[in-house]
Amino acid sequence: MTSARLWRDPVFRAGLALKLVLVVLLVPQIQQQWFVPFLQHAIANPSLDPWSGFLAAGGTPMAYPYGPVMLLVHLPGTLLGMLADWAAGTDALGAAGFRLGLLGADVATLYLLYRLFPEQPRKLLWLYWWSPIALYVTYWNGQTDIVPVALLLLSLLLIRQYRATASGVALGLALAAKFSMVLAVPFIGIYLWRNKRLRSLLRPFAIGCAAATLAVVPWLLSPGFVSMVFGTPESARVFDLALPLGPSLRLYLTPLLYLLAAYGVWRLRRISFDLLLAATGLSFFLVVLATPAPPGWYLWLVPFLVAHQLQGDRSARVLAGGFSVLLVGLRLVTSSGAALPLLQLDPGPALARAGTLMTPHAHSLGYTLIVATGLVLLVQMVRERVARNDYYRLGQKPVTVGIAGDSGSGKDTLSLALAGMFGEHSVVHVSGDDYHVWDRFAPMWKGLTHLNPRANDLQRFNNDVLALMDGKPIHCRQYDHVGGRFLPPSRLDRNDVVIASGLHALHMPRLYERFDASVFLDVDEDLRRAWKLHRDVNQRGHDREQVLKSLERRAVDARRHIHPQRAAASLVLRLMPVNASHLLTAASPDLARLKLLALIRQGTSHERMARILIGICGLHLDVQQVGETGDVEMIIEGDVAAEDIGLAARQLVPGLQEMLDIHPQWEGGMSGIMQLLVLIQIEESLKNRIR
Ligand SMILES: Nc1ncnc2c1ncn2[C@@H]1O[C@H](COP(=O)(O)OP(=O)(O)O)[C@@H](O)[C@H]1O
Ligand SMILES: O=C(COP(=O)(O)O)[C@H](O)[C@H](O)COP(=O)(O)O
Repeated sequence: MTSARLWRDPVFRAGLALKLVLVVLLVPQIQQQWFVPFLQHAIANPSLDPWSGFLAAGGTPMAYPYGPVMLLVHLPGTLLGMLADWAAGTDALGAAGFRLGLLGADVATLYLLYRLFPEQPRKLLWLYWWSPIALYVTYWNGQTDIVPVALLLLSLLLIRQYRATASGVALGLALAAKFSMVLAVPFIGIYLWRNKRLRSLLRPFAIGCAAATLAVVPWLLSPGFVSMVFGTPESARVFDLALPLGPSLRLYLTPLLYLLAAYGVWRLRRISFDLLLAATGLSFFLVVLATPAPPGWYLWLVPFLVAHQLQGDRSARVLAGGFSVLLVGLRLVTSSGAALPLLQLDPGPALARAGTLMTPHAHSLGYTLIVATGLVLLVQMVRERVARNDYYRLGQKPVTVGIAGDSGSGKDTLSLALAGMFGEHSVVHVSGDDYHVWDRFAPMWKGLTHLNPRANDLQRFNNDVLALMDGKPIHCRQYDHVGGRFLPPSRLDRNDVVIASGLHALHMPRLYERFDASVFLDVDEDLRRAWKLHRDVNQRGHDREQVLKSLERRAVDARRHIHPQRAAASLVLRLMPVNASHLLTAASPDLARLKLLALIRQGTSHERMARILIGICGLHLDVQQVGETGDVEMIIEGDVAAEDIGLAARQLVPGLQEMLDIHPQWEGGMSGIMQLLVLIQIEESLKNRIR
């Protein structure tokens, strides 16, 4: 969806017309007294340190408590206005140019919000473009917080696009505009660190942010800059809410609440982008509500209020509307506003008088009502955006996949394909081979085959997989198929995805009932024998005759102990050669063209999948219901490229995209189809988790 529909919307155009009128008519007092004189002095006396120059010329220290990026944003409009003033012999266009710069930042913020929430452009326009708080703060009160807010939203949009360096630079510029945006830094850092799939982005993000922020360092050496930007009474307000703990000790509650919020987000383990937005918004809410905040700070809340209303129900909009009206209403009579010189109007004194008529008790009551409404919104945001966040509830437990099948049926191959989707960093893999009771050279194998449960420590296998499902680490030894020996035990830590594969992975109900996807590889027997023979001889150093004898010896145990697991699987995958003769003629059995017969237990997404596999992947499908239990059988043939599998995945399981690696390794051919089938099983299971 292009943004053209946004600009063409009459709600946008009406809002733009209104804002252009406000830019022409309204001259906010704080701009008239502080910001514009500072800009004009900086333009008239070009220097790298206009802050010191302004103070040296007797300017007020309150005039411009902002960093160099804010100055850069304000310069063009003000300069053009001043040039127009010079040409026209007037003196109001410089200030109007300053206000036009803010309107530009306002439009940029709207566009960034549209890119973040493209689903409901009309609702976004009403909620943001006509926001009472945004209109009041930027056009009536005249604060310039819209600039750092726009840069912060740009940083968030870029990080969602995995453009880490650019995102870091945007955040650094936001800090260099108004340092208060530092409140968002811990949450973005937690988001990148706690999501293993994003952890690699943390470094480029930090470098980008540091580079942009450090560009401000030269100004930190200027006493004028430091006193104007960091010495304002505004920044000290976060310490106003304090508990006296003695004659010289106070407990600062606002920083305490903020740190607790940051810790709470840290404890979430994995957080989705939506949760990042909610957490950042919550932290701004906490600071603004717990502080006698200047009007400009309320603008920081607007993008998060908009997100909450877009994703929430009517109660969210009613609450946010009430909060906005109360806030603007109180601020109109307690904070400075704008004059209308072109109309010879100045409502300032009348509003100020109305403010003085309000007793401190009434003012406090009004403020308390605003904070109360804000806190109810905060609780609603925590409940709606966090506790009910699907990703949050899924993030508390690993995704678990069980893969069973006879020797050589493709368990390890499928496990690797699944790990390629999620990212090895997010997967812990438990292999049943590591739980053989003896190594290759034990005499016991004369009487037992590996397929016999008694030859495997299945109790330990099940307990270890269940432990990982519960987020606990395990210690297990690895079986080395090249040497036929066990390697020393090693620790396997919890992870976001648990893949348990093995001859007996679906052997015990108390385990297989907990898998999000339980797969049985029911490969065509000739294909499996060809694969096993080729692998055991070429990769495991077995003698061909030995492998053939082993296959015969194992046939009884395969029927008795392996095949019955088919009934426990939610997904039975039967790979078959398209042409059996290929097995004999292909250079390697791994290269034989395959087709796939998939049995999906209680399949509900198979029709959607069939449409996409035919439409996007160009495959040939035959789908039919099996029996009365809703099982579906799908025969899939054809060639499909890995990138088409990725495209199909984005269509089929959009809700899982944040669980996949940022660059998922999709497979081509039937392996890619099996990736999709397992993902659909996982999504079905996760939906049941949160029902
Ligand atoms: N989907 C597949 N396409 C082609 N070859 C495969 C496929 N799955 C497995 N193979 C081949 O079959 C052999 C056995 O696979 P493997 O994953 O080791 O089976 P298992 O782990 O069940 O013993 C390997 O050589 C592998 O290359
Ligand atoms: O049956 C299997 C299981 O492995 P897989 O399912 O991977 O085939 C193997 O033959 C045994 O693990 C012995 O391995 P080795 O022959 O290396 O001693």
